[in-house]
Amino acid sequence: MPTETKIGFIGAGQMAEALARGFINQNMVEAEHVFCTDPVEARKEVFRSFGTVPVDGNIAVAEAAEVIFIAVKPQYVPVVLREISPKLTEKHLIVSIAAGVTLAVLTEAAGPKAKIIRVMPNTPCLVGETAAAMCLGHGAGSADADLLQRLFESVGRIFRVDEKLLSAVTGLSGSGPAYIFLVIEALSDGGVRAGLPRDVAQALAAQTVLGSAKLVLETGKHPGALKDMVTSPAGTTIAGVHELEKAGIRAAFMNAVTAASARADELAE
Ligand SMILES: NC(=O)C1=CN([C@@H]2O[C@H](COP(=O)(O)OP(=O)(O)OC[C@H]3O[C@@H](n4cnc5c(N)ncnc54)[C@H](OP(=O)(O)O)[C@@H]3O)[C@@H](O)[C@H]2O)C=CC1
Ligand SMILES: O=C(O)[C@@H]1CCC=N1
Repeated sequence: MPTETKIGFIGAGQMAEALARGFINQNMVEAEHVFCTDPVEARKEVFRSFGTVPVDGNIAVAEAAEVIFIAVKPQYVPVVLREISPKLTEKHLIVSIAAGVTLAVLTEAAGPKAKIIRVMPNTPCLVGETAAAMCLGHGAGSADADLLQRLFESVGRIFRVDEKLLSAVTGLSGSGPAYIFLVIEALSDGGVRAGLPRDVAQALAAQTVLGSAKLVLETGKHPGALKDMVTSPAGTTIAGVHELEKAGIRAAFMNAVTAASARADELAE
């Protein structure tokens, strides 16, 4: 059953759209109970096109909604919160999805009344497969955590973590879809290079990523053991794996997560 809680988005960009569409598609909230604002009129039109209610200005969102997602770029978050702070009451739950913006900064900017939670989602929430993490801040209690748990479990999975781990989450699963899209694009290119039509190559690449992820999650087996099941002695796979290892694929992915996490920490400063 959809929640009666009104949900607002300050910032109607890519991540806000993925969340709003995800919650609505999963029937967690009715579109007419979702409010948003954005300085870019075209973004409001996108939100209007799937039934949500664009309003004029950040304060209007605070007046219309109880759960307010702060979905602007990290550097604008304190400004937005200071602007809506006089309108915030004990009924408001502020959910910041901004990379790197700490609970301390959020609390200082929002003032003492509103409850605060940080979430780091990712864009696959649009198709019900997000990997998200959250940590509770000022005033937020188990009812607020339960509400977010319900919302995010409708669009994937959410983990509770200590705030100090949220930058690592950002570098891994927040940014991670982009890494995997590179992988899918590169695998498709490889398929095309080997003679496949583009559409078939892309579908095979994406389905291979999906199926492999499902095998990890559903068998609980170590990825190394699952890799060993594919690599026949002196076969094709080990020849491919050897090339990836020569190119430093593991270090490249580890470095990507480390660099993105470090960038989240920088945004916090
Ligand atoms: N994209 C992703 O996969 C993820 C993003 N995030 C976080 O989500 C937040 C938004 O990122 P993303 O969706 O990618 O960014 P976008 O640039 O797509 O969206 C941000 C939107 O907020 C608007 N905006 C700027 N200032 C204000 C303001 N004062 N009031 C209302 N709206 C404003 C922007 O307008 P304008 O363009 O004019 O500035 C823009 O349309 C970031 O903090 C990011 O860290 C978290 C997890 C994943
Ligand atoms: O690139 C970014 O900064 C945001 C945060 C995580 C994903 N996108």
